[in-house]
Amino acid sequence: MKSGRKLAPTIIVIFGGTGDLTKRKLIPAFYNLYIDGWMPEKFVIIGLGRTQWTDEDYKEHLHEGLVEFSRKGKPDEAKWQQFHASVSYFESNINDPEAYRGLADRLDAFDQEWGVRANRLFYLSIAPQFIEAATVNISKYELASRPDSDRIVVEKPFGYNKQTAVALNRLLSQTFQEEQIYRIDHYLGKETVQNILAFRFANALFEPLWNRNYIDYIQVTVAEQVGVEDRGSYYEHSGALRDMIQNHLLQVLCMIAMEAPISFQAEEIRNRKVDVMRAIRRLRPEEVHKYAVRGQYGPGWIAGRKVPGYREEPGVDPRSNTETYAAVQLYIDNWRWQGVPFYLRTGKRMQEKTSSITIQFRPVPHSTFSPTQAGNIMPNRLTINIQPTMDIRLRFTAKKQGLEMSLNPAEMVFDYDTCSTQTPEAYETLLLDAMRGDATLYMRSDQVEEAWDVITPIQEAWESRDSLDFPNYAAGTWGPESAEALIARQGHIWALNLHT
Ligand SMILES: NC(=O)C1=CN([C@@H]2O[C@H](COP(=O)(O)OP(=O)(O)OC[C@H]3O[C@@H](n4cnc5c(N)ncnc54)[C@H](OP(=O)(O)O)[C@@H]3O)[C@@H](O)[C@H]2O)C=CC1
Ligand SMILES: O=C1O[C@H](COP(=O)(O)O)[C@@H](O)[C@H](O)[C@H]1O
Repeated sequence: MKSGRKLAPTIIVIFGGTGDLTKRKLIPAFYNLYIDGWMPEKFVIIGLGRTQWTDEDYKEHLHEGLVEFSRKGKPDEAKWQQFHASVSYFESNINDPEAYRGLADRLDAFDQEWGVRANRLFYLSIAPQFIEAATVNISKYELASRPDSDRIVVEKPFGYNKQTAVALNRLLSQTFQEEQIYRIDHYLGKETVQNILAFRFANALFEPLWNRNYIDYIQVTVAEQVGVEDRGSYYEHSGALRDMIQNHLLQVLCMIAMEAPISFQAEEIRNRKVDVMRAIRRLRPEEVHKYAVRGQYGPGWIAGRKVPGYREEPGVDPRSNTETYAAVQLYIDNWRWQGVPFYLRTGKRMQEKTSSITIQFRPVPHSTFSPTQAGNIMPNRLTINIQPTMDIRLRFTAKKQGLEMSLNPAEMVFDYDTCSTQTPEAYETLLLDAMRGDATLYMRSDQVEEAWDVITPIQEAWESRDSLDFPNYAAGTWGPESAEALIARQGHIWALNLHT
């Protein structure tokens, strides 16, 4: 998040260079950074994989990805030619130590050609079981020996539970110093999520209200219309709680709930966020059923199209009990948030694709207006729409035009579309930050471990009960009825379901 374009020469090594993430997200992000002038003057991208490809095959594969997935669409041919001159393929097996010797030679050759020891960015776009081989060999061949300029980006899932996350942190720390480790959570790179910090800490207006005295409850919804797609075998070992709540939704919660940082330094921001994580009340096993609900989609209709249930998806056990929906009610035990419920929910195959934060303010303490005048007066509400709609809306009450005093809800809207050119993709922001050595939007080891700690009681309670009445919501709906009941107990409703 620092500004300034001059970046040191950089070598980017992508483990998993032939994989889906590289094609769908990483290369489009690097390419868009390149055409927008953000890449270092001297850079190379080396993709690693076992697939038997020449450089030309590899580039053709990446080009297909750009056409399909880049936010800017089909690349300009001349620009693509310039960009791909810096891209090469290195056929290798992660588990083969000899491959790292070859890689070391390649890296050294660039240093010699450029006359400078380039920064090195190792991107682990690989399944978790390969991380150990990659890091051990990076260490053995001293590929990342300069803590101030060599970095590693680690993709999700970061562990399977707290124990495995701790073990992974320990493994990484044997090769890298914490400042070199960039644990990615792509939600933190989203423009609208970053703007939570600007909105809260660059304006004096909301801060005095941002607490238990004025806020009734907070909701974070990440609803997807897509199902599990072709990731059934991954998702079967994950589920919505691990896949989304443990990382993206808890990170968003931290942005909303954190105290004001004294500076915009990475460590300061991360300290304030981890404070929130530590203050989240841990559920006792016997409370889990009261504060957390899960669901799994059955067949249904999305946008006029019939779609199968989760159990019919490829790679999924036909008797699977994996949750595709999770909703939790959390409390933050500190002065600011005591007693304010934070409702987090996420699901696949929901009625709409929408990620949104609702800050519901308390009603006025006394109604000055008669019931006839007040009409449908509603308490103030701030809605931060993350995607696909990107805006911030403040609902307030105004007088209806006319000769009588009669009230109506009104809205003030900040709409990104009216003031931005094209919004960068999360991966563009995050990759640029990693090249700059700015870890503000990446997760620190303690944050990840605390996040696992928050969900551990839920995980354990859910794993100990396997006879479920799944599927319990139809694709194309807002999830199981139990999620409505969860918050109805406090007299609340999910803001988006009724568009209230
Ligand atoms: N795809 C996505 O949208 C997202 C992915 N992620 C995470 O990113 C990581 C990668 O995911 P994704 O790209 O989808 O996975 P893919 O299965 O598409 O790709 C896996 C990559 O790993 C490589 N690989 C596997 N085994 C070896 C080996 N022994 N030696 C060398 N390379 C090997 C494959 O190369 P080859 O076959 O050529 O050997 C391939 O490039 C995962 O951790 C995933 O959870 C996170 C968020 C979203
Ligand atoms: O990390 C993940 O995120 C996606 C949703 O990301 P978005 O940017 O499209 O909101 C989710 O589909 C996937 O299951 C999960 O692994």
